[in-house]
Formats: sequence, C-alpha cells, structure tokens
Amino acid sequence: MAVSPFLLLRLRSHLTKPFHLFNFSFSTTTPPKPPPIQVSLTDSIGRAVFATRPIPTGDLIHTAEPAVSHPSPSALYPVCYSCLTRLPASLPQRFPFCSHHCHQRSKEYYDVEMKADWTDFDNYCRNQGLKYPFLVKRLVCMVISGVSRSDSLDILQPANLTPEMILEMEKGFTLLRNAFTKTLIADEQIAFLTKQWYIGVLARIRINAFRVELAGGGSYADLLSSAFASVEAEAAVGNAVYILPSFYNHDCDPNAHIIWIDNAKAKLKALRDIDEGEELRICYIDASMDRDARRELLFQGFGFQCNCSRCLHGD
Ligand SMILES: C[S@@+](CC[C@H](N)C(=O)[O-])C[C@H]1O[C@@H](n2cnc3c(N)ncnc32)[C@H](O)[C@@H]1O
Repeated sequence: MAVSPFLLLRLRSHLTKPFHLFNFSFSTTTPPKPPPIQVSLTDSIGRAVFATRPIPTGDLIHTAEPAVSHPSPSALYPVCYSCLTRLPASLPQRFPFCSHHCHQRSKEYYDVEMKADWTDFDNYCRNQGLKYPFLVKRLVCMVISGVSRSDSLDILQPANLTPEMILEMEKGFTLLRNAFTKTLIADEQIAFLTKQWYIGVLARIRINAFRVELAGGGSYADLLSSAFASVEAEAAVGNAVYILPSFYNHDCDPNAHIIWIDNAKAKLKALRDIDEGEELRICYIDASMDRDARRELLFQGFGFQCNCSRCLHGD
C-alpha cells in the first residue's frame, strides 16, 4: 500500500510550500514540512490519498499550483491570464496579467499563444460550449515554450472515451494543429502535437479538471452585478488541472474539500477530524442532489459507479 518513491518524487515537484500554523519566523534553512498525506494504490479504485497523521477539522492539508489552467471563456469579469485572479479595473485593457510576477512567469507561453490566429479554434469551442480544449491549447503553448513537458499529465487517470467523443476531439485537434502550422513555429517544436497526444490529454483533463471558483475575490457589488449578468456568464473564473489533488477520490459525504481564495492556487482543507490512515476524499459534484441524480452525474461525467457509504446505504 505504500506510495512508490517514483510517484513521490514526481508529486514533490507539484507541491507548493506547506502551510505553517503559526507565523513565527524560522531560519531560512528549515526544510519545509511534508504534507500529512500519502498516495497509495487501492484494490478497487486505483490510487487514493491517505492521512499519515490525525488532521483536525479546518486544517489546511496542503496547497497545489495548477499544472495547467485557463480563464473561463464566459467568466463574469476579466481575470489574469496566468493565476486567474481578478484583474484590477485600473489596468490597461489589453494587458491580461495582474502583476509583473505573473507576466514574467507566463510570458514565454503567452508569446507563443500570441503568434497564432485562434479565431477558428476559439469560435469552434465557444459554439460547441467546450472549455477543456482551451486547457490543451494552453498546455501546447507551455510545451512549445519549454515551461512544461508534453508528458506532464500522463500520470493522471484518463477517461474512457466513446467514438462520438473521439470524433468531436478530432475536429478540435485539426483546428488547433492548423493554428500552429500557420505560424513560424518550427515543425520539430510541435512534433509532439499528434492526434493521439491531443486525445490522450483531453481524456485526462475530462476526469481531472477542476472548475475554479474564487471564494475571496468577490464583493457585494459583484454579487449584485452577477445577478443581472447574462445567463451565458458563469461564476467560475476558469478551469485548472492539478496533479496531487487529482488523486483524491470522490465521496458524497466528503471529509476534505478544495477551495480557491484569490487565484488558481488550490487549498485542500479538512472538513472534519480525520484519523491517521483514513482515506481523504473530496466531493466532485453538488452533494445536495438526491442519490439517483448524483449517481447519474458521476457516471456521465466521470464514468464511475460511486462506492461511497452514502450511496451504498441508499441515502
Ligand atoms: C480524479 S480520479 C481519482 C484518482 C484515481 N483513483 C486515480 O487512480 O487516479 C477519479 C477516478 O477515481 C475513481 N473514483 C473516484 N471516486 C470514486 C468513488 N467514489 N467510487 C468509485 N470510483 C471512484 C474513478 O475511477 C474515477 O474516474
């Protein structure tokens, strides 16, 4: 049941600094404490996250930076291209970053994206109501610019795809590939961008993407204006894929949850006291729905029959 050292190594690079309970200043050489969890293989549902010590209610278990993120095409307000934080109204409209830091850390792949004409791809996605291909487009730009690897999402579980889903993905792939081939980007740089790669990435995004909704970014005025906003707009500021949070299984009565305060940096928090060795689970859907609706949504959206105790007990 122990997590493999290989997996741990890969996970470590996706973890951000652990949360410190007290604001004491330690020597800068203090090594960061590892989060109180481990990922292990289960007999029935693949990998899962387990507590390595008791975790009290409300504790921050760990944080995670996205492996890839993208603003929602129909967000209620403009957000940072890089971290999805709300853009201050005072910024020049054509500058899509919230800060110099965000500009610096994403300028390589932003420049790649700006080299191509996205009209056909973006229109296709918008008309079909597709949001995940935007994440693939972003990942392609990150790979071309060298800030990400083409196999960076391979560790995640892929969805089982129907022939109809594959057909739809092929159309998106053609438009994405065309957008790049019309630029001066060298063929070798986009050699990884095959139909098989595109479909494999989308199959992983389909199961593992999170809808990022900021808890701390809104105000009363935002709530009022969103109440009057077009029904097309959505509360989510974007979508993002994370590595470690993707190993959390689902429960209709979860003991952990994932939240976002001001940006796409995810915070995993304990919803109740968790025992050492207990599996940590989050809820993928709206848990207030009735059992049949929940099970239907989990099956259609994620392709599994939920084995949580609420479902098993008919609740
Ligand atoms: C986001 S992944 C979670 C991590 C996954 N177990 C892995 O090994 O990568 C979601 C997948 O985990 C499995 N899973 C998660 N929660 C489950 C549940 N409550 N019942 C059955 N399978 C579940 C399903 O195969 C689902 O498609």
